[in-house]
Amino acid sequence: MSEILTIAQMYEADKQTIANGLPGEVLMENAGHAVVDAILARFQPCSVSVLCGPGNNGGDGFVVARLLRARGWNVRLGLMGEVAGLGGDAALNARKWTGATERLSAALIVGAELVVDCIFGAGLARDIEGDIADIVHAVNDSSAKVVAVDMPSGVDGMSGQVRGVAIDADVTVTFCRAKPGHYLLPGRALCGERVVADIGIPDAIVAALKPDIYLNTPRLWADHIVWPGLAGHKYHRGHVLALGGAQTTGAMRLAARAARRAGAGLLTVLADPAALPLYAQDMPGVMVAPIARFEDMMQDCRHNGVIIGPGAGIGDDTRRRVVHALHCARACVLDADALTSFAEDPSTLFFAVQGPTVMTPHEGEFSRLFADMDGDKVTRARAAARRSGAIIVLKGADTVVAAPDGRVAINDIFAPWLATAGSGDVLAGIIIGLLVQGMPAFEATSMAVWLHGQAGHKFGPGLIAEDIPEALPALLSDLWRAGVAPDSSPH
Ligand SMILES: NC(=O)C1=CN([C@@H]2O[C@H](COP(=O)(O)OP(=O)(O)OC[C@H]3O[C@@H](n4cnc5c(N)ncnc54)[C@H](OP(=O)(O)O)[C@@H]3O)[C@@H](O)[C@H]2O)[C@@H](O)CC1
Ligand SMILES: [K+]
Repeated sequence: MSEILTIAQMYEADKQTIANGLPGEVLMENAGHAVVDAILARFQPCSVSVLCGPGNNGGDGFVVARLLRARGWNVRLGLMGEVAGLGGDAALNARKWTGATERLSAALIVGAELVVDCIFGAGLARDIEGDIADIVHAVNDSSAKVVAVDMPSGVDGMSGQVRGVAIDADVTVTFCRAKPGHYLLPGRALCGERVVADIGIPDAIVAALKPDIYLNTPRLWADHIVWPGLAGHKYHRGHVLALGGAQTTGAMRLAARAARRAGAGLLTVLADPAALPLYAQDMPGVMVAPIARFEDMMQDCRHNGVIIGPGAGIGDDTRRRVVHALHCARACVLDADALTSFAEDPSTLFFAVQGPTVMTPHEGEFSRLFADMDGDKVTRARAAARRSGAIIVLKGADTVVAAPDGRVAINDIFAPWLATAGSGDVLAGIIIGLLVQGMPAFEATSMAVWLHGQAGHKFGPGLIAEDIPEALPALLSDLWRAGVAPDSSPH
């Protein structure tokens, strides 16, 4: 299950499931059971405090408290507000709770070994303040383990942002499908271990909602990988034109190596004649040509992909070459200087986009091109993709890939080692390497981001950008051997 549901889709799925005949009471009971199963799998019987808010997240808490107490656990429960103020299934489960209902306060944390956070879930509507903020601080300052129900209270389910303060959980149990806030930072870090539990919402109801946000896993793109065929030759695997810098040559050398490791059949570096020996000596497998030949070479449609940006320099030359490459409607990857060169006039860039185009800004480059966009990372990347007509890779520890048609992939990998010079150049290279082999742009870009993340994660401490292309053969072999591609049989 790699779909991610928005909060609105989740409410809709609940509503339709109930309309289909599965009562809300059963959904809440199933949710409580799922949380208890997660607790039983991780913790021994201990003193538990269940913190309940005024909505259905609190209702889940009453179920959890009842089920744990039935197993002989020592359970205290605190409620924000009055039992009389609860409605619907939460009120029903409050009536089934036979223990004391205390006032929600920091006193509940004293002596608790486990805290179950059911203050706010999907319905968090504003910043947490006052007494509730004090309780959140008390939980975070205590040594108790914390299991959050649906979302850690205070984490916005859509953006992953903290609304005032937020619970820092060890485990978060959510229902049916994950929400963006489980994967976007800082929400991802505050969730701790994430568990997605089935509570009886049919897959068909989820599918009918047409989710278009996905977790970036091979399931999203493996069927689209273009593996070389038995009778294939290098021209079938694409020919990249890499527009290298005159002075800063390292960036494009890294990108070129990555493109070739990702499977591009041929790669020609075009650069200032004085710099060409540097490229040629470093990489015997690439061809080199003077940058003045770029427009000529673009007339040959076998040159089916262009990467421009790493080390390119900011200014008119770069702008002109980018616009030319885009007008030729070849696969284009635009990074770094190729993006910053349009900071004063982004609409010229967007207007030129024709073929499969990928832009890979970090937050600084993004805000130069899309200065007026705000909101969470998914919203911004999606809006930028729509406006530009390009696939947008909004980089970071929670990289988001967005397509102009609205599809979004969120990366979920622990690879802080990737924050190193040249790492972004390598990513841009992997993307063009996959694009020229004929993979569709959204899938190729998502796969490249995944490979890059996996390379960083597996290599671990000590990683430098040069290591990333060298990690690709093993990762690609694993994908190929796993048979995730339909015709990947080596026989
Ligand atoms: N059938 C289903 O739907 C199922 C749902 N399930 C569960 O329901 C949860 C969603 O329930 P929910 O919609 O009641 O929202 P919830 O998170 O409990 O909070 C709403 C309450 O909090 C209040 N409030 C909000 N922010 C606040 C703030 N900063 N400071 C103070 N108050 C604030 C808000 O007040 P209001 O804005 O109305 O004034 C309202 O009273 C979902 O996460 C899952 O756990 C499962 O049981 C599976 C079946
Ligand atoms: K919660």
